[in-house]
Amino acid sequence: MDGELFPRERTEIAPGAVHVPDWLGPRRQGELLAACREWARPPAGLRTVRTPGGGVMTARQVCLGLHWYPYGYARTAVDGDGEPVKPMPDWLAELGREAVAAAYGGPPDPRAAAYDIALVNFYDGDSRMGMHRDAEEKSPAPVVSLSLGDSCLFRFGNTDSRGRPYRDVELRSGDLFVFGGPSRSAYHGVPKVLPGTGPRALGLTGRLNITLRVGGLG
Ligand SMILES: O=C(O)CCC(=O)C(=O)O
Ligand SMILES: [Fe+2]
Repeated sequence: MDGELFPRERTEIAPGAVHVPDWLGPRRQGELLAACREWARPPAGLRTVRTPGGGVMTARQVCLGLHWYPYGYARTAVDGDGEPVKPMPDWLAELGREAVAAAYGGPPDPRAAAYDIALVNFYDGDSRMGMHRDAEEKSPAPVVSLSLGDSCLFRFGNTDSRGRPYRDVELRSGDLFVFGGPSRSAYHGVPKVLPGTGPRALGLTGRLNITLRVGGLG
């Protein structure tokens, strides 16, 4: 980022949990944002997610490949308009593979299962996401997270509880975060979005997060 006094460096936040700042350049961020805008459209577009306990998620969401809902996966937007979920594009699955290689080092593993699920979360200035685990997948493959637009505080915790110990990481537009191995089932969340911090040239008000997962769901 312009004006940075010290470059932000790749950091292992916990075993198997790696933050790679500025992984996506401005052009790829723009392309990903344009794709997100298409995916957000109906049918099976952006929706508000309600939890069984009566809660409402403040981040709105659209899914690709399989439709996540609290708490499972379906082939249709069962808690939305009921339409078939949009397919997971090959290029996005490939981006997931490249992201894992970038985070952990070394070339992509040709035997690794393909990323077949994407969740796109849209956060406005007041949105947040409570501490949770990504637990509806059967595959142990790492979760890949890409951020666009406004920065946020991302809280990465432990596998036992929603509480401490955790580490807070600022995720900015273009940043990659991968969590796998011993951190695959760690609690994590977004306590805060930092409005107005995104790159102006991207043209996004708010924050988008794209998480890529391998379902292993057959
Ligand atoms: O927005 C983020 O950075 C995290 C999203 C997330 O944890 C999820 O969709 O499961
Ligand atoms: Fe998550």
